[in-house]
Amino acid sequence: MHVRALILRAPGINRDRDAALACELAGATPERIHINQLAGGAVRLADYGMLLIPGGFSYGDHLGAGRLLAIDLVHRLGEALHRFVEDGRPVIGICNGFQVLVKAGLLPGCLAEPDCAPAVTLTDNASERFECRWVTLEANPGTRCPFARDLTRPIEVPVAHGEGRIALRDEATLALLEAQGLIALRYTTAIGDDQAISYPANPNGSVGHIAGLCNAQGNVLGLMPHPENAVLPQQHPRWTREEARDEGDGLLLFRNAVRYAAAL
Ligand SMILES: NC(=O)CC[C@H](N)C(=O)O
Repeated sequence: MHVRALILRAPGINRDRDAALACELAGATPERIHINQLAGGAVRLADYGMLLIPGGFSYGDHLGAGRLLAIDLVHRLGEALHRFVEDGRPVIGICNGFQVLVKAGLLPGCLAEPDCAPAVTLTDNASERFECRWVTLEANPGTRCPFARDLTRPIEVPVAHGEGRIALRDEATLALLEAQGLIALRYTTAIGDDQAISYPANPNGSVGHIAGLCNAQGNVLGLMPHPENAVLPQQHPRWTREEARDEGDGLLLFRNAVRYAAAL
């Protein structure tokens, strides 16, 4: 089935065109849709095969990055969104979009706790600065997210964020995330570097070097890095100095997600 991808727009979201290009190169038909078009009923989420919440500075990062857009989404579109997720359709939140999914309680989800209190959050980088650099990511082989799991090699993608550090309520949460396969992606050292990982390979100080999480169903993925900005060979910082590539590494993730959505 052909995949229509809804790229969510909202005040302060600024990587929607990049996300649209990535979806298009991956074989989907992207449509950039403002949250008000969905809330007003002019467009229905249910008519799409996948949802992308792009990066940016939604609502100026007020009250914490992603917080206000999360509240807006839950209040105006909560039901449609929950149905979309329950249907198993892919939802990808990138950077600010990841922050939105976490603050909305969609990621990592309930962790099977009786009170379902959020045990995971994203907060200020350990460096206390905005981090804008290229990093290397690897999939957690035990993740429940099929489009992350199918990344069979480390990939190079950029990050650009101030609040990307994953913090957990306690150590038991890390064990739970691991045991339930909710850790999708991790920062790793540069390809060919066998040093132990630390800053800046882990750009924000995330516990367990976590770069991306998924839900228990595996169809909702959030990640801090920007795979949509690593889809063309020329986007790589060393593209003139290294052997020519056919495409950027980030495209793998989009292709996996589009293929998954097409098979539903
Ligand atoms: N590139 C982004 O999406 C940035 C997210 C958010 N505004 C932050 O600084 O953490």
